[in-house]
Amino acid sequence: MDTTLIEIENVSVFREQTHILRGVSVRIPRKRHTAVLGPNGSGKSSLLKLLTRDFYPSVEDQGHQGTVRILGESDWEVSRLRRRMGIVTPALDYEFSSGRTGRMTVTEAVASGFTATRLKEFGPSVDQAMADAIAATIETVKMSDLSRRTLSTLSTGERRRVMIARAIVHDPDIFVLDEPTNGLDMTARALFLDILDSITKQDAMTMVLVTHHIDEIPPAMNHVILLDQGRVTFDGPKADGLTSPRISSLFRADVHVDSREDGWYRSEMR
Ligand SMILES: Nc1ncnc2c1ncn2[C@@H]1O[C@H](COP(=O)(O)OP(=O)(O)OP(=O)(O)O)[C@@H](O)[C@H]1O
Repeated sequence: MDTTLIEIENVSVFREQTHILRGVSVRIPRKRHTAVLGPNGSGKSSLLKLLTRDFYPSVEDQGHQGTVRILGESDWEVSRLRRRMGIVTPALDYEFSSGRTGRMTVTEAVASGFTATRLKEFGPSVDQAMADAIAATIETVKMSDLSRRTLSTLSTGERRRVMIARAIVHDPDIFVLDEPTNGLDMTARALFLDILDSITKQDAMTMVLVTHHIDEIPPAMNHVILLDQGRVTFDGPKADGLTSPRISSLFRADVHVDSREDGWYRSEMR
């Protein structure tokens, strides 16, 4: 079986005179949980958008166009691809916070993960196996007590956990998260990271996490990609990437990076 999940080859992305990504090449095999780390504006979200097909490789001056291959294919139809993926992004989180989508219950919202749809009337008809998976996933994110509540009545932390459940209920091959702890208080963030940690220990899916917080990279996530001004400056094992000199240079600050005994990392400005 081909284990290559994601192959990005020499891809550049331009938008409105801005060079967002420059000659990016990245290969992520199955089960290699990967953190994408970089300062504001370095191109992290844009890299994820290449995976979700919100962005496509730009054609460069000489006519070169890079390729994005997922599960060996480069010409995915978006809705078919989304069923193989779980996605947690600020845009999705916002969409599920109000309006008609916000009136879905926790259970309905999680069910919509099976079809990657946004509204319950376009959601799946739920058989017993799906109902069991929905209940188990809601339990995983510790939302069972609130499963009948509508999304618009949840706190940001609670809704973010529902978004995780929606993203993983259908056992996707790839689980991508963009800055998932934004807006969470200390307690909500700790619970959220605990849940992410337990998901990285499951074998089925491969997680790609975009963050600018070193201390949010779960212990089982052993690989990092560092992005700086649209270029990959490091792609390799976490222990080699998360060093004080590399992180200081990436964030243009004097940063001390430590790994703790429990496998989490910590960073501190000196
Ligand atoms: N649709 C777009 N049109 C024009 N410029 C864009 C677009 N999307 C992103 N950019 C620019 O590309 C650069 C990288 O943006 P991106 O959101 O990928 O960075 P990021 O590393 O995720 O940043 P942050 O950590 O602040 O979320 C930024 O300068 C941004 O303004």
